[in-house]
Amino acid sequence: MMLHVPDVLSPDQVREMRAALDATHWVDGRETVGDQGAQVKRNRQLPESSPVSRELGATILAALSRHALFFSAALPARFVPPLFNRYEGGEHYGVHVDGSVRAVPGSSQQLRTDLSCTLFLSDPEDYDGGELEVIDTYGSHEVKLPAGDLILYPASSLHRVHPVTRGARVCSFFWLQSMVRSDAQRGMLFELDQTIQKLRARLGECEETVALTGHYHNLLRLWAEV
Ligand SMILES: O=C(O)CCC(=O)C(=O)O
Ligand SMILES: [Fe+2]
Repeated sequence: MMLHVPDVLSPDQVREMRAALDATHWVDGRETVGDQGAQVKRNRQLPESSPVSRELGATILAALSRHALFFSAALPARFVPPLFNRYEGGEHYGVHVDGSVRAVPGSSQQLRTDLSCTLFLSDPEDYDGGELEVIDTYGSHEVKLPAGDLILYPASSLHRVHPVTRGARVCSFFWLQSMVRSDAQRGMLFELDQTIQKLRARLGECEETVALTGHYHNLLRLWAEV
């Protein structure tokens, strides 16, 4: 499932992040990727250990922990700390697949990458190109969102970032392990949860919404790994 998650960051938060990011030191993005990715990757990133990266990453994870739509869709168990990338002057990232297991820096932990996230920190008017193209069984989807919005997509998909031919595309990107490993099961839980919320808004809490909420939690209990 691919999902557009709006308003993860406020315009003020985006402005503050951009000021910090535009003033800091960037490195070649090939430093943080395996052999397959390195062959097709042309961009810049903040070093994983950079204090700016850690501080802004923590702000992003705090914002996501309060975002009900994101929680409902991702059912996150653990995150890789957010990273930051920048593409300009024709930079791009060719078709690749993200690694399935990633170390969590500064710990002995590893996590399974179930979902990938890109959080846009540049507005679409500020650059040309730079679409994130995600290729799945239904074809390919090109994504370019307002600053502050996030796209959630299965980490198993092939994807690429088109060349940026004007301006700069600045984003945060990261991976998470979900409590529910299967994309199909997670997608069904998301639809059920969203439908229960619509019913509750229309009817108020009633016997049926309570019964369906119980059904949702019993499925989550069956499928969640915590
Ligand atoms: O910048 C993006 O939207 C995605 C970046 C990406 O695919 C990666 O770094 O693996
Ligand atoms: Fe990727």
